[in-house]
Formats: sequence, structure tokens, C-alpha cells
Amino acid sequence: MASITEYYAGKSVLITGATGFMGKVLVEKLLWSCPDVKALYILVRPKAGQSMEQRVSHMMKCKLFDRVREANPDFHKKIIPISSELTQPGLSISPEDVEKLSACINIVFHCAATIRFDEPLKHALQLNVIATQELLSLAQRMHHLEAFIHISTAYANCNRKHIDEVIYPPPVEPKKLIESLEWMDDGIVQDITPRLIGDRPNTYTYTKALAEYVVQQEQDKLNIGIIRPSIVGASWQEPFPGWIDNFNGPSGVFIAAGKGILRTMRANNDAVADLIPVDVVVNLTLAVGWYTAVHRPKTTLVYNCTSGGINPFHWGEIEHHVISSFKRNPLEQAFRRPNANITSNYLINQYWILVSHKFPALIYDLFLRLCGQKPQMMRIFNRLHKAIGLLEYFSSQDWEWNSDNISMLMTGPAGYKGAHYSI
Ligand SMILES: CCCCCCCC/C=C\CCCCCCCC(=O)SCCNC(=O)CCNC(=O)[C@H](O)C(C)(C)COP(=O)(O)OP(=O)(O)OC[C@H]1O[C@@H](n2cnc3c(N)ncnc32)[C@H](O)[C@@H]1OP(=O)(O)O
Ligand SMILES: NC(=O)C1=CN([C@@H]2O[C@H](COP(=O)(O)OP(=O)(O)OC[C@H]3O[C@@H](n4cnc5c(N)ncnc54)[C@H](OP(=O)(O)O)[C@@H]3O)[C@@H](O)[C@H]2O)C=CC1
Repeated sequence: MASITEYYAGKSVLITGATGFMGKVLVEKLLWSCPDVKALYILVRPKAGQSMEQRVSHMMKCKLFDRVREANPDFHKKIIPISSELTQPGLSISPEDVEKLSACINIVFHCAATIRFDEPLKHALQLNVIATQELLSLAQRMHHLEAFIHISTAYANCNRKHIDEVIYPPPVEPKKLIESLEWMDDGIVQDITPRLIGDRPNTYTYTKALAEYVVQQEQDKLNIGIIRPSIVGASWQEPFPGWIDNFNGPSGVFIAAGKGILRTMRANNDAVADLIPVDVVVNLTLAVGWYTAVHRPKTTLVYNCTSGGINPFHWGEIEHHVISSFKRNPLEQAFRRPNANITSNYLINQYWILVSHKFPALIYDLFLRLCGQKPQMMRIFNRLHKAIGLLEYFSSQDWEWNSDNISMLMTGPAGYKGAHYSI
């Protein structure tokens, strides 16, 4: 049986979301560990005044690609950007590109999504569900497709306490929801969103659950694997320890604590902080791609890519590590000396918000005004409070994920023994 590296040799891979946090690490790892991969086609849109080409060339200059660049200065020749805006019909891929992709792609990794918790439902649906449907249709036109790997989230079913590696019935039939929202204006959709999402905390988890169902519907036509990472954090080992380029999830909270801005947050000290390093998720993704293509499981396999069941770490411990490491390595231009406490008590948290957040912000803004500068601290705290308000749901409770399929992948007859792809 071909090893993972052998499997990818000569293959053409399509990646969505390659400019994102996880996508970039996936591209790098493929180029590094599978140097004989034939080509990586990446769907990219122009953004923030930069053309697709400018964005890709900027991305390849990133420190993340240093080791690949050193090993093969021509590595960029393997990356073939395809212009695509995923929210447009047909993913706005030109007919020539559709033809090209249909003729050559062997494996698809679908990483693109909106991961914002406050995304309006229509947009989250458009990107996370409708674009996924469109990509599945495109995949069905690919003559040599061996596997379609969809990146979901461990929190797609966070309305349950115990989460198995199965696709649960969707909260609503996606097709019906898409049809009904089509004629509603944004105001109406906003009004009914809380009723629709029900016991899920945001439109992100809701639409990711719908997307899983949409993907599973194609299991008779495509060879599918679904990966559900929990809270994806900085890299553990590869390409070097600690790589991260965003403020999503806890990383923004950590930075705010390191800057001495965040002093209090509501979380459960004893709840498991299910963090998973991005390189571990990417290793698993490549292993799942290989397994799905080579072993062709009869039904869609779901992989709960979580850490809490194997190596539990708690929010209370995180508080200790974050604060002590920022004390040892202080950040530049900190507002105050780092010192943050987490509490599960609402009233205590409100008290400290008043005393340690709002009052100092007020004083500092007064000082800025007196110096003839624009006040800014209260605005920063308001944004921080909005962000942590959206995160609290995840830091205040525990989930239990079954991870039998991950164990099967690592230790079963197909066990890939971890070399170069440790998970
Ligand atoms: C002492 C420590 C204690 C520890 C306790 C820790 C507790 C942590 C708790 C719980 C974590 C649980 C998490 C669960 C996760 C589930 C897992 C998943 O499945 S997926 C991922 C989930 N998705 C998200 O994490 C998105 C969450 N974020 C959002 O939804 C939004 O960002 C939001 C609503 C929080 C804020 O939105 P806005 O619009 O106010 O801000 P914006 O657009 O994000 O960025 C603010 C500014 O920062 C810049 N910025 C962002 N990233 C940057 C970067 N890398 N470099 C420089 N600037 C950056 C931006 O450009 C922007 O600046 P400009 O206003 O445009 O000037
Ligand atoms: N980060 C996390 O903690 C977790 C993430 N996940 C899942 O992992 C996947 C990747 O997440 P992550 O890398 O963190 O997310 P990012 O936000 O960093 O990346 C999202 C990617 O999707 C692309 N994208 C978004 N909108 C469009 C669009 N309209 N057209 C074309 N491309 C678009 C972005 O492109 P552009 O650069 O142009 O914006 C970017 O490449 C997602 O499916 C997410 O749900 C799951 C669990 C945890």
C-alpha cells in the first residue's frame, strides 16, 4: 500500500481557502512532505485592492514557506491560482478553468468558509452551504477525482454534549432554508435568525452543520471524508513551533491579556480547553485524503479532530500559562502589566469589567483628550467585550467527542504510523 507521501506523488490537488490560516499550512506541508505532488490548484479571489496574482505572490513570500523555498526555490511553479469568488454562481470560475480542473484534479480539500461568529445568516449560508454545494457539483465533473475532503468544525453539533463521528440530522432541510431566505430582505432574516439557529450559539456553527449534511448527500457519487477540528491554534512543530497569523478564537484573547488590556473573562476553570495545533490538523487532513482515496470507505467517515479526550487541558491551566509566559516575554507597548483572571461567576466578572476594564479606559481616554489626542481605549474595550461575549459559550462548558475514526487511522490495519504526519 502506498504511503501518504507516495500517494500524493503525481497528483493534482484542488484547495479552497488556501489563503486562510489552515489552508496556508496545508499548502506548505504538501509542498514540503510530498515534493513529487504534481500541482496545487488554489481557488483565490482578489481582495483589499490586491489582484489574485499579487495575493498569491505575497503569500509565498511569507516566513511560513521558508523551508520549502530553501529546498526548492521554484516551488511556486507547483501552485496554480484559479480565480474564484465562492459566493457567486458557479463559484465564478471561468469555463476554461472548469474544464481544466475537471480534467486533472485527483483530490479536493475544501477549507474555505466564513468563520465569523457574527456573520449575517444569509452570507454564512451563501459561503458555508451554497458554495459547498457548488463545489460538490464541480467535483462531480472531475473525471479523475479520488477523494473530496471537507473541513467542518467539532462545534457544528455543539448543541449536543456527546458528539459521535456521525452526521446528525440537520436542524432544517438546507434546500428549504435556502429557498425561503431567497425572497426575504436582510432585516427579516436578522429578526428570525435566533429562532432558526435555536440552541446553537451562532450562524457559524449552524451553517457548518448544514454543510456537513449537504456534503453527506453526495456520498453515493463521491468518495468523501469530513474532518472536524476543535479550536485550531498555533503550530506545534511545523514548519516551526508557534506559527499563527490571526486573532481568531483564543489567540486574540491571549494577545489582549498579554497587552495587559484583558483583566477578566468569564470561563469555567475546570472545563476542557479543546485546542489543537494547526499542523496536527493539517497532518490529519493529508492522512484522511490518502485513506479516503486509497481505502474508499463505503460511507462518509467523519473524524473528530479534538484533543480533550486524549490530552485534556483546562481553561484554568491556560490562564496560568498565558500570564506567566507574557510575564517572562513581555509584549511591546503593553497597556498594563499582564494579569488576567477567569471566573465562572457573572457578577464577579461584571464587577472586574467595571473596575479593571472600563474605569482605566475612561481615565486613559481622559488623559488622551487632555493631550489633544483622539480617545481610543473605550472603543478597544467595547470591541474586546463583544468578541469575548461571542467566545464565552465555548469557554464555559465541556463537550465529549468520540474519536474512534482517528484511532482507527493511527493504529488500525491501515495505520499510517505517524512518520512525517504525526497527529
Ligand atoms: C488569560 C487568558 C484566558 C484564556 C481564556 C481564553 C478563552 C477563549 C475562549 C474561547 C475560544 C473558543 C473559540 C471557539 C472556536 C470554535 C472553533 C471554530 O470552529 S472556527 C474559528 C472560530 N471563529 C472565530 O474564532 C472567529 C471569531 N471572531 C469573530 O467572529 C470576529 O472576529 C469578532 C465578532 C469577534 C470580532 O469582529 P470585529 O469586526 O470586531 O473585528 P475583526 O474584523 O475580527 O478584526 C478586528 C481588527 O483586527 C484586525 N486584524 C485581524 N486579524 C489581524 C492580523 N492577523 N493582523 C493584524 N490585524 C488583524 C482586523 O483587520 C480588524 O482591523 P480593522 O478594524 O479592519 O482595522
Ligand atoms: N480556525 C479554527 O479555529 C477552526 C477552523 N475550522 C474550519 O477550518 C476551515 C479553515 O479555517 P481557517 O483557515 O481558520 O479560516 P480563515 O478565515 O483563516 O480562512 C478562510 C478561507 O476561506 C476563504 N474565503 C472566504 N470567503 C471566500 C469567498 N467568498 N471566496 C473565496 N474564498 C473565500 C478565505 O479567502 P480570503 O483570504 O480571500 O478571505 C480564506 O482563504 C474552515 O472551514 C473552518 O470552518 C474548524 C475548526 C476550527
